[in-house]
Amino acid sequence: MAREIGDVILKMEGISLSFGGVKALTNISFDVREHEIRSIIGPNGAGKSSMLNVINGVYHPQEGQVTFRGEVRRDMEPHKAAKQGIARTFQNIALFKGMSVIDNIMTGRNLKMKCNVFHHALHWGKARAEEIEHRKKVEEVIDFLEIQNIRKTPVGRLPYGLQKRVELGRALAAEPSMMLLDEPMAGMNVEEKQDMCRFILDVNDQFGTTIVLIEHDMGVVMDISDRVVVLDYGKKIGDGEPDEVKNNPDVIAAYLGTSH
Ligand SMILES: Nc1ncnc2c1ncn2[C@@H]1O[C@H](COP(=O)(O)OP(=O)(O)OP(=O)(O)O)[C@@H](O)[C@H]1O
Repeated sequence: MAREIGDVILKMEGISLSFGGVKALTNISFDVREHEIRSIIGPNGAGKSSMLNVINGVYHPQEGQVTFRGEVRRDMEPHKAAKQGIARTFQNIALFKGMSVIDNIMTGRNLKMKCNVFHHALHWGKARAEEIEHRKKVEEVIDFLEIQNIRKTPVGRLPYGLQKRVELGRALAAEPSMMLLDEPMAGMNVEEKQDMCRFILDVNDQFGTTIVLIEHDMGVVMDISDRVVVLDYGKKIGDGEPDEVKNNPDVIAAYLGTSH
């Protein structure tokens, strides 16, 4: 399928966020188009994770406006963002370590489950049909991520790279229209990084999922992103296509002397 970048679906305007005296974000504006891979980069403490947390309603900025699919979002909370089709992975893996891969990925279906325990008691057939449908979707995700051989393994026993892949699976199970990925390749070796890159590109290409990505590995970012926004000390210092950003003197200066 030829992936076609669509209209702007997420607009961040004049976002400022402080924690007491610490200004995490200062007057930041950027947008995200449907189906694109949009990366947020910047040195440590630049405000990248804070920005993802504003997008999915974990943090509420003191100033600025967030518009998603044409609607200004007020009082956003993470569960509301999830209901609107925004899924998220975390910098530190947030999985149930004692649970199997398949059960962890199943938790990604929670929002889609209509039948609760009372439904189960009263409408056994309906609940059963729903369960089968959820299981089917989870199996599709497992096939897609090529993790059939570890489906029953407790997540805590898996190597780090695979745990990250399972976390991506849990986000995918929610069938999101937008995924926020916080350093999905951190701590991975070269081969694991290549795999993760391929999966991100495939998700984007095959499901049309819009991806907002935080990543420290410059090579990866420049390779897979359609557009990149650069933060430094909570301020935006660059925004554009990879080539444009790479040649931006402010970006070069911010990265000189840093390891990423
Ligand atoms: N919950 C919080 N309470 C207080 N300060 C915070 C909080 N979250 C972030 N900050 C501060 O906001 C600034 C930006 O942090 P943030 O984690 O967003 O940066 P980052 O670019 O994601 O960094 P890294 O690359 O190290 O993950 C930092 O100075 C950080 O200490």
